[in-house]
Amino acid sequence: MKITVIGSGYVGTTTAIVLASMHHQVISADVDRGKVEKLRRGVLPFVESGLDKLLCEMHGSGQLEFTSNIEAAIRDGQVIIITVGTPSLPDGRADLRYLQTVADTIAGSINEYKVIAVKSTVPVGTNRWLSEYLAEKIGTAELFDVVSNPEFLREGSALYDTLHPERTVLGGNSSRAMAILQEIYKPLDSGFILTDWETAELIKYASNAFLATKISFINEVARTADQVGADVTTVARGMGMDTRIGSQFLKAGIGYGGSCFPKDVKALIHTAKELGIDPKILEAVEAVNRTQTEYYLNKLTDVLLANAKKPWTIAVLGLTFKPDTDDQRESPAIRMVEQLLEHCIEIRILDPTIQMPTQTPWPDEPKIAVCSTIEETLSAADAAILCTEWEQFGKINWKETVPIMRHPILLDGRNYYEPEHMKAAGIHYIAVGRRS
Ligand SMILES: NC(=O)C1=CN([C@@H]2O[C@H](COP(=O)(O)OP(=O)(O)OC[C@H]3O[C@@H](n4cnc5c(N)ncnc54)[C@H](O)[C@@H]3O)[C@@H](O)[C@H]2O)C=CC1
Ligand SMILES: O=C(O)[C@H]1O[C@H](OP(=O)(O)OP(=O)(O)OC[C@H]2O[C@@H](n3ccc(=O)[nH]c3=O)[C@H](O)[C@@H]2O)[C@H](O)[C@@H](O)[C@@H]1O
Repeated sequence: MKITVIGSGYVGTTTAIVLASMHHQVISADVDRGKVEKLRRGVLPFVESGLDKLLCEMHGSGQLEFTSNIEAAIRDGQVIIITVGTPSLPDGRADLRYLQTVADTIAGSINEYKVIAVKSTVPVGTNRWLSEYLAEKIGTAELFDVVSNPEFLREGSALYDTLHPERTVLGGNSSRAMAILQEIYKPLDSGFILTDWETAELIKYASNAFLATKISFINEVARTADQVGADVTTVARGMGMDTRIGSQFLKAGIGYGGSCFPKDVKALIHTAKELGIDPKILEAVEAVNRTQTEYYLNKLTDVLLANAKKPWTIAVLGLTFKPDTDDQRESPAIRMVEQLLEHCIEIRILDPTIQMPTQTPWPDEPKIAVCSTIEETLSAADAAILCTEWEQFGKINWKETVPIMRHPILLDGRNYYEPEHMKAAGIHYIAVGRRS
């Protein structure tokens, strides 16, 4: 099958590489020429373990092509998979401008029947709109079928998730198009949910919103645990052993980030409100997440005010929104740094994906320093904050850091360490919902 994937970001590149490895003829098309050039050289434009190796294997196989000629790519593909971004607008709505551009390009280039699969996360009603819009612009609905095909991969395990999906959702009104997509995805051996556009779109938003709800729920429990001296990690374990609850997404911390949970919760709130529904739960999920960073930062500043003279030097361990990715979008670590800047003389950042200030949101901020070793980062620091649980931070010998730091204070924003080990190491340890 000849497949064109529009958008070579996290989702598009992963999809294109995996489909090529399944012996399809794949064109990955993106307007960003820099990205296309990198991919042509066999270099991933982002960090994603395992995918880089598969890209190299596919490179030169003749199965996978990268281009910035979107029109030609559309004409060549029998199946067009759209994976362009759908970021938040200031009012929380999903910004559909990239999808609109792709729709116009398809309308201007279509030459024969195509299945158009929308993998981008789009609000309820968008696939129906796309189908009607294309029919009007092209002058016929015979040349295409639109299928909602939401994506559920996680960054950091994108390849594994794509090869082992827990479900494949296809929503639409054409059994012909759905059958073509089912045939393509059949080797992945997941259960299929075949449904209409609106249900497929809502499955995606409801899934992300539910996972975000679990996180905000446990984060609110963590605040209670703090007050009563309970241990939220044991509470989560005790809850998670009940299979009706499940143990995943119950890790308390400084809040969820990333390019999806924050924007998708906001977009679903917006959709509900437009429909006259009061999205009480979703608004609470957002509010807990918004205040979680500040809540634990306040705990740290209370300890700092009692122990260290301002302005402080703070070490920030991890800037990405989670480990094993270089994605900083909506990272709670960034919110932490923004809130700390006015109180600090220096903020030192250590993250395995960052080598220079231009890779941070503060390329010209003299107070921001990018470090390359743990010693350099912690030297004479008034406190450290662990924002991202990168594996190498698990190997830090905290006992050895005590004489290096000006004040051996650590806010563990991911409950990555054991309180008793930290106490034994001589660290003033602040965790999320754990006695310390
Ligand atoms: N990142 C993730 O883990 C997941 C993302 N999603 C959803 O998938 C969509 C894409 O997300 P990402 O891959 O993270 O986005 P991204 O921002 O990494 O990539 C989007 C790509 O689309 C390209 N693009 C924009 N307009 C274009 C056009 N007219 N023609 C061709 N290319 C164009 C951009 O240059 C960019 O490279 C979003 O709707 C997101 O919510 C869904 C599941 C997982
Ligand atoms: O739509 C999307 O883009 C994707 O969003 C998430 O994937 P992702 O954002 O890559 O990462 P997650 O592993 O879900 O983590 C999101 C955030 O929640 C935080 N988190 C996660 C789990 C947890 O227990 N506690 C917690 O604070 C993480 O630190 C991170 O900041 C979903 O897990 C994917 O299924 C979905 O496809």
